[in-house]
Amino acid sequence: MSKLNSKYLIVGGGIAGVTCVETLAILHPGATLIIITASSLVKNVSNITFYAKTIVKFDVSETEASSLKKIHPNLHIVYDSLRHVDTTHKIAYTDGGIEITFEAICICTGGIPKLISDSKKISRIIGIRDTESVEHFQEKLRNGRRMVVVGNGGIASEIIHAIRGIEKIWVVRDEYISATFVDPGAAEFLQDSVKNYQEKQENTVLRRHIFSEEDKLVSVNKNLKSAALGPDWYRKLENVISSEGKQELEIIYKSEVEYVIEKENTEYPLYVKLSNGKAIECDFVISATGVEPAVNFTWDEEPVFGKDGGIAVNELQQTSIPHVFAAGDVASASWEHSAHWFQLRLWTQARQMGAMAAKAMHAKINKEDVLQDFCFELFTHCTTLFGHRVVLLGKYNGQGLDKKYEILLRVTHGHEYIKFVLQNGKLQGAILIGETDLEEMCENLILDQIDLTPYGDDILNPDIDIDDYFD
Ligand SMILES: Cc1cc2nc3c(=O)[nH]c(=O)nc-3n(C[C@H](O)[C@H](O)[C@H](O)COP(=O)(O)OP(=O)(O)OC[C@H]3O[C@@H](n4cnc5c(N)ncnc54)[C@H](O)[C@@H]3O)c2cc1C
Ligand SMILES: NC(=O)C1=CN([C@@H]2O[C@H](COP(=O)(O)OP(=O)(O)OC[C@H]3O[C@@H](n4cnc5c(N)ncnc54)[C@H](OP(=O)(O)O)[C@@H]3O)[C@@H](O)[C@H]2O)C=CC1
Repeated sequence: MSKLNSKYLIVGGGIAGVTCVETLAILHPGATLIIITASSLVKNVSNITFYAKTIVKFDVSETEASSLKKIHPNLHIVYDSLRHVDTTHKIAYTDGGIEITFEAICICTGGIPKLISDSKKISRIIGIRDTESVEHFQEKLRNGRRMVVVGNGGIASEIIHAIRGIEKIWVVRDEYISATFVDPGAAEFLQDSVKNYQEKQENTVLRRHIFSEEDKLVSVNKNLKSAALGPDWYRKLENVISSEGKQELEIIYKSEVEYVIEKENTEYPLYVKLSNGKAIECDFVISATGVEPAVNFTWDEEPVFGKDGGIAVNELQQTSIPHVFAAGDVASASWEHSAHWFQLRLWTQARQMGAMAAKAMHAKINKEDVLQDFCFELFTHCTTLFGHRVVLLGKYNGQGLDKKYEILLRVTHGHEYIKFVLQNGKLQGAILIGETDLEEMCENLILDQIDLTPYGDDILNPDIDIDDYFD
């Protein structure tokens, strides 16, 4: 068994782990730092654009783990998987038989798809997380004629938007689409784009090749997967879809999958029974039903876990064991959140948590004080849904406001959808779809809790330059 010593040990090469390494490289360049990564490729953030102080957009790509050495000469990369953590003696053990001592450890092992119940016995029920799972999806798409997509969040929305040439039946338990991110009004706005997009794209064949992982060594340990996919992951699927297939999309609202069974000697191999009594036959099912934290190793002493199964962390990303930290999808944000922040398992938050963990680990080892980063004051998410830029701020769907709020809307069909969520005349959240240019103003209005009552509906009057009010 080989032995290594480190001051800081990071586990996982996703955005959280890599950001933690990068931040420690700046804070403590002389310290010995080890990253355990199950994949030879790690995630990398680039082209960071600030729409406002806390509203950040960036690209996510993959890079060789060895390139991290450029930023941290004392970084040692262990291509292996964490098997066991002895928190008492501060030793981590890997599957490959390496023993690593540490002074502080940060667990960044990400998440795994949380699939509908029959997935364990039916291989035609697929979850999407990494390159391997997309390849599985690709293979099913090649010969598939009809697929059922279950779930109403990010992945389902992206698949419905991007995939053509196959019959799509989208089963959602809400009354409207993309409910994780938007409200019924915005869903209607986006749904118009689904129709327009399908019409526009009918004969388009896209040939962009985004991924490089398939060409290279991916998982060092074949039982482990690589990090969660990057943006535009679905474009990889476009190469395999015939443009001659059927284009139909049927959305079944307020329904869930009751069970799925495999059938022989029938036109379609799967029979899907829904809670509304309806049954669908199809070739395969995509279960885009969320993620669960990946705690795939053992401990001598378990830390406290959050309700969602993640490792509970305080505002410094510290677990209930003081020298053990956690960040990204594996962590459960268990501190008292500020009024306009909540946890959603997203890149932005993986990055923010990874950086926060690094600062707190460094402060702990150097016996310094550290405060939580300002970014946890406001929930922000920039993404693209059905071809539109979407910016979500604060309590954008009135989350936790107990239905005691007002909504102010400005909609220009096909162009922009702006929703303000106001409570006692103050802005609590916003959905900005399209090129609205309102990000910075909304950020300020939410953070400063300015009373907007005197401005009435003018706050969203397109003929008035609202910024003038606040100069
Ligand atoms: C298809 C898809 C599309 C997405 N699109 C978006 C989007 O548009 N915008 C957005 O904000 N978010 C998106 N997300 C969510 C985002 O990808 C995740 O929130 C984020 O990547 C989490 O980062 P992470 O570092 O915590 O975990 P991961 O990226 O999952 O990385 C975890 C790493 O830990 C490694 N690991 C696991 N166990 C071990 C072990 N025992 N030992 C060693 N290494 C281990 C894994 O191999 C992996 O490399 C998407 C997710 C998916 C699946
Ligand atoms: N553009 C973006 O920002 C994207 C972000 N992502 C992120 O990647 C991760 C994985 O994405 P995804 O899988 O779409 O997860 P999400 O958490 O975004 O969405 C999961 C959806 O599945 C629903 N659901 C959960 N269980 C069931 C069930 N048994 N039957 C029917 N519906 C169910 C949820 O409903 P309910 O809410 O009612 O529980 C929710 O609508 C998430 O963290 C997501 O935020 C992924 C793709 C794109």
